[in-house]
Amino acid sequence: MKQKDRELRVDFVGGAVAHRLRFGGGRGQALAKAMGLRNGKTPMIVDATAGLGRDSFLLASLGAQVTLIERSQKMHALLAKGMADAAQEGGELRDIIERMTLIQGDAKDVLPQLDAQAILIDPMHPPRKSTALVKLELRQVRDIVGTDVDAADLMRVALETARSRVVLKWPAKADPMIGIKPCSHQILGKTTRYDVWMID
Ligand SMILES: C[S@@+](CC[C@H](N)C(=O)[O-])C[C@H]1O[C@@H](n2cnc3c(N)ncnc32)[C@H](O)[C@@H]1O
Repeated sequence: MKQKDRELRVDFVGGAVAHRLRFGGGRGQALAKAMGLRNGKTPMIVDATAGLGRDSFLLASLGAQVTLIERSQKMHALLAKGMADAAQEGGELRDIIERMTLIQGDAKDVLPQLDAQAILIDPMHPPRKSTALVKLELRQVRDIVGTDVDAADLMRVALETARSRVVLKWPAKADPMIGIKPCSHQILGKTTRYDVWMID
């Protein structure tokens, strides 16, 4: 089968996600730090842009309770299936999935009904110039959901509703999001940056 014909699926059992679970950097990795996971501190997290659920799965594997919101029916269905398959495996995988609660809807409407401590936002970014470099999986997700043109509106709702922090996952070299106040601090990775707003 040609690589481009491979169907998009959510797989928490094999592949990259399982590898990261076994060999990932624990609470020292950038996402965990950005979300405020520290020794003795595990905030209730809402992942407002669930997508393939990878970030949520990682956070849940570190002990966090995560509520995932996904507005695309197709992505939501893929994610629900991936979560059910992983739960079937039992053991550690089921424990992780049990910490994840999946909701279908637009996070702009759902967030005000939740009592989120920490909110993660990872919108689809505008396409990069060299599209050949963009991973197949990312292109497949983009074919389903397009670009999240309302990301700034979602950020505004998140900043109004989070109790302790909002984290925006963004390409490392991208400009700050237009119309949003400056963040409190940033955590920089090679290709990804986490802009963190602390709520006081
Ligand atoms: C870049 S992907 C997120 C990837 C995810 N962080 C992961 O680890 O797999 C963005 C996803 O957020 C969803 N999304 C964007 N805006 C949303 C909103 N306002 N409410 C709910 N889902 C949203 C899109 O449909 C898409 O599936």
